[in-house]
Formats: sequence, C-alpha cells, structure tokens
Amino acid sequence: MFSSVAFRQLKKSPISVLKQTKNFASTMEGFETLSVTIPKPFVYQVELNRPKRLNTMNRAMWFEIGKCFDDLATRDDCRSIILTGSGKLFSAGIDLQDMIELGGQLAEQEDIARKCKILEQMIKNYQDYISALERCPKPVIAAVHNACIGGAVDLIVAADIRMCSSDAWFQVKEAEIGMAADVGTLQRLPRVIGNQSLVNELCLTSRKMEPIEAKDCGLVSKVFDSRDSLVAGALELAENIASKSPVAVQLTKRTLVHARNNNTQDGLDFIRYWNMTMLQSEDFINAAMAQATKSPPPTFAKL
Ligand SMILES: CC/C=C\C=C\CC(=O)SCCNC(=O)CCNC(=O)[C@H](O)C(C)(C)COP(=O)(O)OP(=O)(O)OC[C@H]1O[C@@H](n2cnc3c(N)ncnc32)[C@H](O)[C@@H]1OP(=O)(O)O
Repeated sequence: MFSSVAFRQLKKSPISVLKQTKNFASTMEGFETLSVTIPKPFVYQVELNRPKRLNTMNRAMWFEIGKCFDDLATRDDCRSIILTGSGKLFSAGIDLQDMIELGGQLAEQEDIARKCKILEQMIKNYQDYISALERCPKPVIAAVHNACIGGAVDLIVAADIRMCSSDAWFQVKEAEIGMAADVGTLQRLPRVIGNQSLVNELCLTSRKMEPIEAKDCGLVSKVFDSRDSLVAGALELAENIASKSPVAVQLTKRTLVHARNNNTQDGLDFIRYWNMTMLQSEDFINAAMAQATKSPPPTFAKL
C-alpha cells in the first residue's frame, strides 16, 4: 500500500503546504464583549472581555458567544480554540443587571402568555448561543482562572477540554439565586464528570468547587500554578491539536459529541458513514504514509 513510488508522487504535489499559511493574519473584529485573536497559526483565542464587569454575561455577550463560535466553525484558518477570561476572574456568570431589566420588560406585559413568550424565546436563544461551542467542529479548550460562576459553568461544560489555574473555583449558583439552571449545566455536567451524586450535590447546594476536587472528579483535566502558565498550557495543547489533520480532528469531535447523545450502534453507524468518505481524503493518505515511512508529520490543507 505505501510504495515508495506513491510516496514520492505525494511529496511532489504538497497542495496542503501551499494552501496552509494564507490568511494567518486575519482576525475577527467588531465584538463588543469578546476579544478574538490568533496567537498561533490555526489557533484562535476567544477571550471574555468585560473585565471591569467581571466578565459578566450581558445580552451582548450571550449573542456574541453564539455568533463567534458559529463563525469559527466555518473558518478554514481555525483548527482549535482556547476560551479565556480577561482581568481578575474568568466570569461571574449572568449579568444580574440584565435580569433586573428583564423583570421590567416582563412587568410591561399584563398577560402570562405574553410574558412566557418573552422568557421562552430568551432562554432558547441563550441555549443556542452556548451550544455553538458544541456545534463548532473545532475543539474548544476552556482555560479558567479564579471564579467561574453560574452561566460561566454552562459555558465551559459545552467546551471539549477544561483546564484551570490553582486559584480557580466553580459554582453552579443558580439554585442560590432562586432558579433552576436552564442553559446546559444540568444536561452536560453529569456527562462531563460522570458522577450523578456529586452533580446533584453541587447543583442543589450551589457550593463552590475548588481545583483539586475539579481535577479529581474530571471537570478539568489539568491544574496550573498561575493564569499565565494556564494560558500557555492551553495554547500548547491547542497548537498540538492544530498540527493534526483537520479532517481527523473535526470528525473526531463530531463523533465524540454524537456518541454522548446516542447509543453505541447509532454511533458506530455515524462514523462508518462518515469514514467511508473521509478515509479517501489526502490527509489520511499523507499522515498514514508519513507514519509508515517514518517521515516527519505532513502539513495539511485548510478545511
Ligand atoms: C436565561 C438565563 C441564563 C443563564 C443564567 C445564569 C445564572 C447565573 O449566572 S447565576 C450566577 C450569577 N452571578 C452571581 O451571583 C455572582 C455575584 N457576584 C459575586 O459573587 C462576586 O461579585 C464575585 C464574583 C465573587 C467577586 O467578588 P468581589 O471581587 O468581592 O467583587 P464585588 O465587589 O462583589 O463585585 C464587583 C462589581 O461587580 C458587580 N457584579 C458582580 N457580579 C455581578 C453579576 N453577576 N452581575 C452584575 N454585576 C455583578 C458587583 O455588583 C460590583 O459592582 P459595583 O458597581 O462595583 O458595586
């Protein structure tokens, strides 16, 4: 299969190399609450950027999170994403000022059906914005420092990988503010940490979780000494992922997400149908050939 003739032919036409580096300088501008940069080739950094308001999630931020990750899903110069918070802490959750304004908006309606319509639409939108992280086929690494509260927990459990610094703490605070969490934590956290008893305890009491416990229960995969080393570690991991075939990485993420929500046979069907096409991609041929011939890993064309 891996004849030296075939290998030489592949090496003669590295379309991948030619297509790879263009547009490296392009960034996404125009966000009010997010800073989006490209710290390394093919690696995006999305930073919650309302440091003076403790990165609280106001209406603009909810919307921009959805838009940003839906855009990154289709950008061929993006292969992996790190999600960080600027300033003192990762995020203090939903902007409670927005909630007060929402109360005012509801009060303008007399009828319960009209009030319900406003709430249903808002919750649906917020759910969809958070789910954009999961919809995006590029892996998202959440790097949490200091506080990660309420809506911010909904956000990070929709990411693929979580890491934190040693000053981090996590709080499913909704019960404490008199509501049931409604944008993902109650659905995703049980699958993330695989311990229903602990999930129930955290969500029913709103107690804070510290990094050692977060690591032990699998909420985060690694704890770093400081925010700087955390971001450096997240970037290193993102770079590693970005060096792999985007065909392999994106389909692996899609398949893992699908597997979480479906039974094993449906999952096997899913990957079989995808791979009857994707195993014909040049990425598989080039990467497998490099392994077989002990050559350096290939570069891959944009996807
Ligand atoms: C459809 C619904 C979808 C999602 C729902 C999500 C629900 C949630 O997110 S529940 C969680 C809500 N968040 C909170 O309850 C956090 C409240 N804040 C705190 O506990 C603390 O501020 C802190 C994060 C631990 C930080 O403490 P500290 O460093 O002492 O700062 P403070 O002096 O307390 O705060 C500084 C400044 O920020 C304002 N602020 C803090 N959190 C929020 C918030 N969530 N919303 C709006 N504003 C917030 C605080 O009021 C202070 O404002 P000043 O104007 O400076 O007084």
